[in-house]
Amino acid sequence: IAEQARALRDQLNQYAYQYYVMDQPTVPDHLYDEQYAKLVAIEAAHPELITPDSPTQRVGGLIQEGFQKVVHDVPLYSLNDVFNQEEIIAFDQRVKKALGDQVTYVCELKIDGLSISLKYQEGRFVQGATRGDGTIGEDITENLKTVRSIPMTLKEPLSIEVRGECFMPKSSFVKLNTEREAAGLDVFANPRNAAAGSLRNLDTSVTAKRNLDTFLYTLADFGPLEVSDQYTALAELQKIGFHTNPERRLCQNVEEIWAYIEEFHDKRSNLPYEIDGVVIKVNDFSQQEDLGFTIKAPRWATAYKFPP
Ligand SMILES: COc1nc2nc(N)nc(N)c2nc1C
Repeated sequence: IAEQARALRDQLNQYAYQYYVMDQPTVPDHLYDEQYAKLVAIEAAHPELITPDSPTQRVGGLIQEGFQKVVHDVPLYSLNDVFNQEEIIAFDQRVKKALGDQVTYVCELKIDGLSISLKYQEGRFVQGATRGDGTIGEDITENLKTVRSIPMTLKEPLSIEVRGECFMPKSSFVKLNTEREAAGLDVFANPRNAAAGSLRNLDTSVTAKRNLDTFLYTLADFGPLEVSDQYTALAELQKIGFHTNPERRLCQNVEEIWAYIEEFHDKRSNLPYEIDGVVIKVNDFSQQEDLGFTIKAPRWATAYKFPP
């Protein structure tokens, strides 16, 4: 029976990886539901077989008194913003003045959500925290366990720390506000506020019902991973179990960066999540190290913000 539970757990977690991380559902919902019901029945009869990474634990139910503070081993820095093409040209010139002309950039969408940091030990999710002031955040581990796209176990037994964004898809935001309005409750102003309110809720069963999602984009502590650039790091993050944003693109120069910005300025209203800009990064990690940081932000990245 323990073998049956483990087999069902692994199968259901693989379905979830395909659905939430690879955005490629492999089984119809009813088949997932049937196997899920079998696991619920086994765990009800044999609670000692319940494991932290069982899909049945995603529904939350813990009521917390408050959130502990977490000191980030690696501070979560912020980005310098730019607002037009001239400033991007200036960014590119500063970078090339320091590194020479052989620089490739990677462009990523800037998701309008909540920054989170996730820690894993030997492949197991051990702690999740908000950005806070960049040095001290709030421990929201229990809430993050209910976010389906956050893996409880990685595909490899890695001890790493990753950073990214937790957000509420537009469709979930509309559904939630419709329900709240019908219930005479205050509505959320925007998906970012809804995500923040859902994640930092002391009742994790509330978080579990809010259909939050994630896009991870930074390896803060690589552990044993040998990755030399950002574009490869994003592929690696996906391979080991994290949801990454598929719209990333390598750009050789300002023209390609600006083309990406214009493309997603036009596509913005049709994306299933809100974005407030584009993040441009020097792709190569050794070049990032050469450029380093100012007091608060990397010299090797900038955030282009769309006009309001
Ligand atoms: C390198 O540091 C960062 N990278 C980022 N990348 C994306 N896609 N979105 C962000 N919001 C973001 N924020 C920071 C501080």
